[in-house]
Amino acid sequence: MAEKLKNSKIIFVVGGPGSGKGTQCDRIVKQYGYTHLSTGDLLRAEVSSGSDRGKTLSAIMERGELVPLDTVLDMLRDAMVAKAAVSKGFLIDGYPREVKQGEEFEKKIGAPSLLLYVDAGSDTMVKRLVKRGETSGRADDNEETIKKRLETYYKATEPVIALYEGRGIVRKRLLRVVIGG
Ligand SMILES: Nc1nc2c(ncn2[C@@H]2O[C@H](COP(=O)(O)OP(=O)(O)OP(=O)(O)O)[C@@H](O)[C@H]2O)c(=O)[nH]1
Ligand SMILES: O=c1ccn([C@@H]2O[C@H](COP(=O)(O)OP(=O)(O)O)[C@@H](O)[C@H]2O)c(=O)[nH]1
Ligand SMILES: [Mg+2]
Repeated sequence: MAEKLKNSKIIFVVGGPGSGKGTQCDRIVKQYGYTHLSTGDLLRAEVSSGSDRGKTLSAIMERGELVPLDTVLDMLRDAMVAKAAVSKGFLIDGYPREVKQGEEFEKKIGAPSLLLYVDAGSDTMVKRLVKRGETSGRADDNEETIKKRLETYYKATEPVIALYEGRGIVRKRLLRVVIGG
């Protein structure tokens, strides 16, 4: 199955909760026409389907923890295969969340050519998410879960950036255009 993805260009987009990953991806899609896949959105679609698997996922997400990496990898691979024939490249938003996830992805799918690091301070991220929570309807946009998501990010996800920095493929996307807290 991953055969179809052999020649795909892959860009990982990593950053804390509310750092602006989705916003930056939308801009890149407009400019370069890449295929945007948000792992958080894929998981939320499974939750909305009302499946048993979705129920288990939603409990983990509401605690701000990470779901089992195989679950995300399977969903991501299916979504990528479905677009492989028409895609100019994949922007994978919110992935990998932990070093092991990146390693598994590379074994099963392929290596990224770039990791886009979207950076924002924790106070800014919290403020944005609390504000977004007024209208997003996301069960995890509340202060308690936001705190846990930040903890998970600093503990599990930040080491991912160091790993790919060692390979020289990290680019930092500064928030130049939409300015402010
Ligand atoms: N002021 C300001 N707000 C921004 C910027 N980028 C994103 N936001 C806002 O911050 C909030 C979070 O942005 P998203 O793009 O959803 O962030 P994300 O990293 O995808 O967040 P998660 O889905 O929680 O991972 C949204 O309400 C955006 O409108 C920015 O550069 N400046
Ligand atoms: O590879 C992934 C991607 C997402 N999540 C879960 O999905 C939630 C929402 O992810 P998203 O990227 O939408 O938002 P963020 O946590 O970056 O604010 C996270 O808190 C995790 O519980 C996960 O476990 N593994
Ligand atoms: Mg997002």
